[in-house]
Amino acid sequence: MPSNPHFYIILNQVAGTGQGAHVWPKIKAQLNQKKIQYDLQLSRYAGHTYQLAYQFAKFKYHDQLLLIIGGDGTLNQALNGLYNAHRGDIPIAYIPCGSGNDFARGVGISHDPIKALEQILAASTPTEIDLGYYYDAIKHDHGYFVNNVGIGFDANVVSTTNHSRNKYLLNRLHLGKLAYVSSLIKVFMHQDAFDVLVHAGPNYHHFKHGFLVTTTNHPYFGGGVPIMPSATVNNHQLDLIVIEKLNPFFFCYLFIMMLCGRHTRYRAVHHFEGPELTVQTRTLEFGQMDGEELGSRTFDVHFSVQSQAFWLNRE
Ligand SMILES: Nc1ncnc2c1ncn2[C@@H]1O[C@H](COP(=O)(O)OP(=O)(O)OP(=O)(O)O)[C@@H](O)[C@H]1O
Repeated sequence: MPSNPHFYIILNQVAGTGQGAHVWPKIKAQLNQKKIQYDLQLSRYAGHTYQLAYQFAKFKYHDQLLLIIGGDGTLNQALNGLYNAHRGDIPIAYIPCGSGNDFARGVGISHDPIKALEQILAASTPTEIDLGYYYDAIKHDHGYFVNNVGIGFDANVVSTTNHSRNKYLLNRLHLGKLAYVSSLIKVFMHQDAFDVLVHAGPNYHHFKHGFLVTTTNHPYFGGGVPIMPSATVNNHQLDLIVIEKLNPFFFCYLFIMMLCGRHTRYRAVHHFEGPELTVQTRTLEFGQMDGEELGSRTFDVHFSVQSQAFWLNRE
């Protein structure tokens, strides 16, 4: 980090149901106190962060450092903006203020915005961290992800919650997690098992009763649930978890085990690891990437690992 950094800040005020707006005055006060220069850009609509990051990469990078303030979705959009401008080499500074903050949890960025800022300012050189990349051969779309890409159950929960009438009300009452719990139950009742073909290393694995199929860059999804406790952003590998459809009782039991990170030893849970992985489905299934909806579709997705530099002095 230069001794007198000049930040180009992209702030998502609505991240974390308004946490973005809440934390900004505290960060601003710190920046002013430390006499650190910055330009502030507000993300004004869904998808705006992508455009701001793209423009930054094209026109502004030479004299400013990119600082993202928002949740996982905001960070995801910023990264995709940089990469689509062919400037994946630009280091990112990140202060989390989303609802889930799984990336921050996974890499050791403090949830306290002032401490996260200190971690950034204390970094003498950028740290390389793994990043996932997916390419879908059916839709020919692609993208970079910091957390995970989910097909099936978790993606259906994200979609159901986003479209639930209760979400807005519960969020306003700071009971957003309740919206997820109610979707979790609803989706469990309605999500059918589906056919999944996994290609990992030299082998193919066929599952007739796939239910949750998640490729992850680090241990967490869904706001701190350790879907794969051994995953790390430092090994240039992605982890793929396939959980088969279970009866409701065992599912509840497995879910509790999952909250403690002890689910991976059960027969219904399959784990693959590698720098490249492929997942194919035949039926229409929901997809999510870093909590952003990919829609309901069939998948033929190839995953690989990239590296991304972050200004970060890890906790
Ligand atoms: N001004 C805005 N108005 C409405 N939506 C916005 C605006 N700016 C960004 N967004 C959208 O807000 C969404 C949520 O952002 P983000 O994922 O960062 O927060 P979050 O969901 O609370 O956090 P997390 O993903 O960590 O749980 C993103 O899809 C983004 O496109």
